[in-house]
Amino acid sequence: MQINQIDDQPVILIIARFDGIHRGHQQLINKAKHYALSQLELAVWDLSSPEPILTTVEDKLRILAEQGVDRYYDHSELKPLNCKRIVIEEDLQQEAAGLYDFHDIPVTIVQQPMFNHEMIQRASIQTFVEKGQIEAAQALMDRPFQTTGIVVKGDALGRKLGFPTLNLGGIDEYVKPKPGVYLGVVEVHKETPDYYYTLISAGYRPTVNGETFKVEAYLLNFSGDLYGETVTVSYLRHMRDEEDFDGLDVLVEQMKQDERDARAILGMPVIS
Ligand SMILES: Cc1cc2nc3c(=O)[nH]c(=O)nc-3n(C[C@H](O)[C@H](O)[C@H](O)COP(=O)(O)O)c2cc1C
Ligand SMILES: Nc1ncnc2c1ncn2[C@@H]1O[C@H](COP(=O)(O)OP(=O)(O)O)[C@@H](O)[C@H]1O
Repeated sequence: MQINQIDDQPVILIIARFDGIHRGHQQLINKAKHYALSQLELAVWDLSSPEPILTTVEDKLRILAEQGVDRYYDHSELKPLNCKRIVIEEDLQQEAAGLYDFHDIPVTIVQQPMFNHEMIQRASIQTFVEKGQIEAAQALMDRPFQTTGIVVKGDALGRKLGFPTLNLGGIDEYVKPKPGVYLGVVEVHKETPDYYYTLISAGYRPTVNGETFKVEAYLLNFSGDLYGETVTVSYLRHMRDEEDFDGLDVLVEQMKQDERDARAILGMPVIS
């Protein structure tokens, strides 16, 4: 993927706010592909500047590349490109025309698709994530809500409780899911990535008087050291809300129940 590359290469330029890459973006990319003759490259111009974010730039570039995009531009003001056609979301036309002169360039306007009678928008996806409706967010995006971070040290309590949990660092800029326990998948980044089913605890850990929002993952069927590794945590299913338990024993009993519930959902053998 070329980033902010200015040259003579003929391109089809897709203009949208690329955050929480969702079905609407896929629709734009698919439309653009109709026009993409062999010598044309697919470029996206990202007008998003939301905070907090659903997708980091690294995740965004990876997903867009997987979808066949060759070039990514993040300038608010774009320098002249050898642009053969513009493919743009209906409601961004005015804003984009104020930033880029596409006078003589043919424009394809794409209407945003609806889902369950509602417009597919990043704001709706954010609301679903914040309400813990992680499955609904996934339905709009056509992929799970996920956060990528680095495994950092926590309070070393997890191991003592019998539930070692990797702590995800560097995730402050992401939308925060509703505090609770989720079933998901952890991808450990490397040339051939490893994937594990996982229980995710996202929240403030009131039982141990936690203060800051943390995302921790207890991997099912794993033992080993993951400190310093880059991991992507994908949220698949909301299991329950976070609770303020009366002591660690009650918390541990509930964690055991969470693991039984997760294994039952996944059809995995129960470990006593
Ligand atoms: C499956 C699971 C469920 C959890 N549920 C709660 C909860 O409901 N309330 C809470 O305060 N902490 C909950 N936690 C977080 C624990 O308090 C936390 O993992 C423990 O304090 C260890 O922290 P450490 O990894 O920083 O050592 C949960 C953790 C896991 C893995
Ligand atoms: N099943 C597992 N799930 C998550 N982390 C594990 C697991 N087994 C071993 N680990 C390792 O243990 C660490 C978490 O241990 P924990 O006692 O919770 O300490 P801390 O919270 O201080 O990091 C993880 O960062 C990882 O390196």
